[in-house]
Amino acid sequence: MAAGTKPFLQLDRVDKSFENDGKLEKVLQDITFEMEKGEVVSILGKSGCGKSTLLNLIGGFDKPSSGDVYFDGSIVTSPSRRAIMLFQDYGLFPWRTVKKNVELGLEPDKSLTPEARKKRALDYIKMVGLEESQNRFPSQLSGGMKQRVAIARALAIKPELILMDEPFAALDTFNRYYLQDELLKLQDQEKTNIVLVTHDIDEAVYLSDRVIIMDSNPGRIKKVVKINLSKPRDRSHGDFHYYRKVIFDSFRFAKNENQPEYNI
Ligand SMILES: Nc1ncnc2c1ncn2[C@@H]1O[C@H](COP(=O)(O)OP(=O)(O)OP(=O)(O)O)[C@@H](O)[C@H]1O
Repeated sequence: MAAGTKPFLQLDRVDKSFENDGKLEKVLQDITFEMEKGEVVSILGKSGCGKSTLLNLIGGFDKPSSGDVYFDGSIVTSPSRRAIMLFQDYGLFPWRTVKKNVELGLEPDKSLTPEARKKRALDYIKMVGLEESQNRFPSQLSGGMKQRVAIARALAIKPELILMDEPFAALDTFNRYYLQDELLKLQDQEKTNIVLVTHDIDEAVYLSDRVIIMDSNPGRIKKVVKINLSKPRDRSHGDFHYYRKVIFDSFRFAKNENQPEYNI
């Protein structure tokens, strides 16, 4: 980074504690990292290590107990349309159709005419392959389809930073691979920053410039792995497997040990 340039995103010695059953539980400890403009970073770690809490702090949905989060040089104190969170539970309105759910995210943007809003929404609905379902309500969609609507709604806003909490978890392998590629294309076009929480090591290596591996109790950064491979990446290439192994090894479940299930 050039001298004097502020990082796009910066976490400076962030701690977070919650009170549970009358006791203060430290969930995140001394989280410090920076992101440059246009980077994709994945966060990997065991269940409960504080990944979603970390996303909430970055998105301004919660405040650190100590330390600060800076977005584009300013301390984050509340959510902003420049940094959009893609929630695990999709966050769709049941009384709105697919089309209207995607348009909803664009309504606060007064620079868009109603026609431009409709067109932008439809472009992203097409991108996630739901053109034929645009007039359906969420209750008429599968889990994977709902997830695609949520992805379309977030991307249509064209935010500078997208925070994703396991965005592809409910999708079958082919839809997941397809949407991962679409996401990378858009990310490259718009130079959008992405922070992605995932349990899927393959996904982290495929999408990320860096992978942050977390330890638990309290959640803290154990290791940061820089993925030095050009995109789009080849999942079958030896270099890809090398990075998978580096990450596997850091979780200490390399082959011959009890290997938990993971997605490939
Ligand atoms: N609002 C809250 N109040 C109290 N405790 C909380 C709150 N939010 C999270 N926690 C606790 O913080 C810890 C980390 O939770 P978090 O959801 O961030 O983990 P995670 O790594 O995202 O887990 P998973 O992979 O299972 O989604 C858990 O012990 C959880 O119970």
